[in-house]
Amino acid sequence: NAKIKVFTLALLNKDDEILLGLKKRGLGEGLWNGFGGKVDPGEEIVDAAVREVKEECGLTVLPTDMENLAVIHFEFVDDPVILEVHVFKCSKLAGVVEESDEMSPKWFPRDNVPHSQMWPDDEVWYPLYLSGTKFRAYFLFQGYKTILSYIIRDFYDH
Ligand SMILES: NNC(=O)c1cnc2ccc(F)cc2c1N
Repeated sequence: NAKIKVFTLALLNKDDEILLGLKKRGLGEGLWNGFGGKVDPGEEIVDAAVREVKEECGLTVLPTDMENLAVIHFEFVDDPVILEVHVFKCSKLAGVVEESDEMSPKWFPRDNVPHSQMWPDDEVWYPLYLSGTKFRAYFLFQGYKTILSYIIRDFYDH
């Protein structure tokens, strides 16, 4: 009896840099993440993405400037909850980056992100993100560090 929980993940770009946040607590603590979180009931996914970016790093993004790049399903062995993560790419940012109690934001060169301190799946799909290729993916995790298997395909193929 699988249950799907919908999350957002926004990767923010400026020139040839990407903004990542060091997670201070909770899921992914100590890892450099994109910005995102749960989608509230009745909330549009893109609006949740905008809200989470503002909450986690202080930047303002317009919903129309959030490019939906991917849908990734994460399953964890022995956990009935499947995470459906909608990945957004955004290059039009407003405001000033602020630290939050969740995240410490930092700009990285887009071709030199700290993969050893990021979720293991990022390394798999990050090249597609950089090339702006829309994709769907599925990852089966054992715990939070080990990928048992994955599928990745172009968003439009089947
Ligand atoms: N930048 N990547 C993320 O923020 C990220 C990547 N993979 C994940 C896999 C499972 C999960 F629960 C969260 C993430 C996640 N936040």
